[in-house]
Amino acid sequence: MVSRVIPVDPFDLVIFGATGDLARRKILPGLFRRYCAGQMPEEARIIGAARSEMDDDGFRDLVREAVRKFGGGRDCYDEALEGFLAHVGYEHVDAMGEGGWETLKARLRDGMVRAFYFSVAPSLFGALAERLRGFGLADDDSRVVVEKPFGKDLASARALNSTLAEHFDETQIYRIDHYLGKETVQNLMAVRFGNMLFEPLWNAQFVDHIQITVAETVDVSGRGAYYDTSGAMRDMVQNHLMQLLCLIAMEPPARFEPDSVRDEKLKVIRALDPVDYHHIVRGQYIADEKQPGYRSHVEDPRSTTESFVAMKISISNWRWAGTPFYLRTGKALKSQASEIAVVFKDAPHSIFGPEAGRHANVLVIRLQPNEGMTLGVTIKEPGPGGMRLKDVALDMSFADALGPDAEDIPDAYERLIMDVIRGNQTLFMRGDEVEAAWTWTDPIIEGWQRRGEVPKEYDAGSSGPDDALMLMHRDGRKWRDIKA
Ligand SMILES: NC(=O)C1=CN([C@@H]2O[C@H](COP(=O)(O)OP(=O)(O)OC[C@H]3O[C@@H](n4cnc5c(N)ncnc54)[C@H](OP(=O)(O)O)[C@@H]3O)[C@@H](O)[C@H]2O)C=CC1
Ligand SMILES: O=C1O[C@H](COP(=O)(O)O)[C@@H](O)[C@H](O)[C@H]1O
Repeated sequence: MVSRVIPVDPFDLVIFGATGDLARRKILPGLFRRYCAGQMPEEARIIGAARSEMDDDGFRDLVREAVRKFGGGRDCYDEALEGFLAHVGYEHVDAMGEGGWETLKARLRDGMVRAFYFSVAPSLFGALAERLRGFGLADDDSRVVVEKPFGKDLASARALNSTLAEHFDETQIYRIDHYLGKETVQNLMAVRFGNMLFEPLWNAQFVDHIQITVAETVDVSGRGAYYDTSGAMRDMVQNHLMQLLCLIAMEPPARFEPDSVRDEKLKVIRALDPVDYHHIVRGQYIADEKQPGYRSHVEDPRSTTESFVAMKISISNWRWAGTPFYLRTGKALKSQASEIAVVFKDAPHSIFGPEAGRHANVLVIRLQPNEGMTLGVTIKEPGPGGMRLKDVALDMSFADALGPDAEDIPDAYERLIMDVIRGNQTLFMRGDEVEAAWTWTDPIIEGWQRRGEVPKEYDAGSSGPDDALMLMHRDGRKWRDIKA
């Protein structure tokens, strides 16, 4: 098999917050896997930075442990780990102080791609940007990678954008939404724009409605302090679900290039209608016999933060006017399922008569788990009993269809970090996109606060509040089942 790994240029990557949870669980093991895949050049260097005092060897111990715990545990790991660690160093730096910056600068080399990953609390992003410029670590070619959440509303996102813009050009800023780095999410674009089959039908004339589901079994334990200030709307809808919606709804970009793609996504967000509050269901999980409820995972025993949202959305443009999009996401649900279902309209007339039955075609793109696609097709029920119709599935699992090609696919973080080094912003959010998403989200959250809305209860381990079922039921439609 021809290697699909495209080597990147030599780089210095500084990870601020390198001792934290995200760095240990995702960033460092991800970089190690890229090393194993042969994508990391010999001259590449990764420099961890945080306030904790430790030397290079101390940090290498931390990285070793993180990779062993979160790296996937394949055979190559132990052999390659020491080789990888030779690329790794550490500098003790305080984002808010003056110490450590000159020594960190002295480690950086000329003639390399220079990238700075802000894997710290968002309150430190501005201070980091300022010091990177002030101490002369960053130049006009350097890149900064900014983690989510990007603001908590429009005002804070604008403030953050303008702080970053004081020090960096938009072409240097990489705002992470890790959903865009997922292979199956990129596949949405391949399916839509790589096939003649779907695009002519991809509009309100032929599509009855679209369902976007990101259901999680995990609850918020261990993350309650953060989550309770956020809720499902800010944590998932404003970013990940919005990005999925954009990729499904956007016009074909002229090219698979950063601004072509991001311009089209922005147009979708700007065409979203304000959401009628009757078209949104907020939920919060309560204890069942196996799991505690939301309020025992957060500090506030009377918290009204939502751990579930379902909503009906309309897009006011030529392509989608009249076709609703139903979105839902939640924690502590009965199963993990991220998928997009495009439900086509019924054929306009049945030549077989009413007794034959009718079935709408449904295209389901499964993002995780069991990544793949299913197309529901209508055929004749077998046997001599006349012309009765039956719905069957053309089912494809990407793993089966791609065989060995599906192995070693980089995870979202691996892919996105390598894109930063390559200088490719296609899968990163632009500042105006993020602000447009908040412009649409803010009135929804403000409405909940103004009305003092209390979320509907749902049992942990269920498929969400009953009102979410009603949201579709009253339109004569039905959510697809989240399989247990
Ligand atoms: N964890 C996750 O799964 C996800 C996290 N994120 C985002 O990633 C970012 C990091 O999250 P996470 O890793 O969970 O956070 P943690 O609290 O686990 O880690 C924070 C890191 O920042 C460092 N730090 C804190 N203060 C300073 C400072 N003044 N100067 C330099 N370094 C500092 C800490 O090290 P020290 O105390 O030694 O300085 C530590 O390395 C956040 O923006 C979060 O929202 C986004 C998606 C998922
Ligand atoms: O950003 C976030 O994403 C995760 C879900 O990511 P996935 O890759 O596991 O689908 C979510 O659990 C978390 O609350 C949110 O902050």
